[in-house]
Amino acid sequence: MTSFVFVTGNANKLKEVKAILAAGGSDIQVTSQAIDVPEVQGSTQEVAIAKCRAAAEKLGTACVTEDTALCFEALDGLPGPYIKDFMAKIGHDGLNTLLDGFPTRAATALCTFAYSPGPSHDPILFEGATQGTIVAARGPTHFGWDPIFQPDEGGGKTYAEMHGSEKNLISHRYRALEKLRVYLSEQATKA
Ligand SMILES: O=P(O)(O)OP(=O)(O)OP(=O)(O)OC[C@H]1O[C@@H](n2cnc3c(O)ncnc32)[C@H](O)[C@@H]1O
Ligand SMILES: [Mg+2]
Repeated sequence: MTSFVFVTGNANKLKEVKAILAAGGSDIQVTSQAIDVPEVQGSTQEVAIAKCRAAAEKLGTACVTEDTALCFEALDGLPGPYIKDFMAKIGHDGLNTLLDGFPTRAATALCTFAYSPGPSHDPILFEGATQGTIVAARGPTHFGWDPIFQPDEGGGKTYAEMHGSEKNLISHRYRALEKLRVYLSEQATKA
């Protein structure tokens, strides 16, 4: 059996991670720690590496962190890793308005899990992406930008309009977590 400490302050992320692993029949045990670590500016990979490294130093043990970016094609990938601030300041309507006048509303939801084997080790990254379109908000507003992201594979529904189990079959988080799961299983077999 494998386990990991998931460093996140986001209860929705934790819930989805546990649901995705359970739906796949995985025996990986997840515990969570909501510690505050600085999130640097840079590419999604630089942000993910710095956050995981800082979390492992602070915890003094192996851990997993996760960063989610929402990348607009028309804006060359922005807001990307800065989506949390954009959401807080301009919200669903503002994110839609931002794209007015551009020829495309295409967007990529990008999830990056980072695994650190412990302090002073280089974190390893696992990325998952889902393509979609930015639309006027539809569906419940429980989780971030779910109401304005309509995945190409979602049958016309936004993430928010999907049942959790439906989102978790095609989501950026599912795709990245699947790579981490395979990696941890391989490590457990070697040990
Ligand atoms: O403690 P951490 O794990 O960092 O949690 P966070 O909420 O700060 O998360 P991020 O730094 O990765 O910022 C990503 C932003 O995107 C939102 N978000 C993340 N995953 C999402 C998803 O699957 N659907 C909708 N919004 C999501 C989240 O609420 C944040 O506003
Ligand atoms: Mg964060």
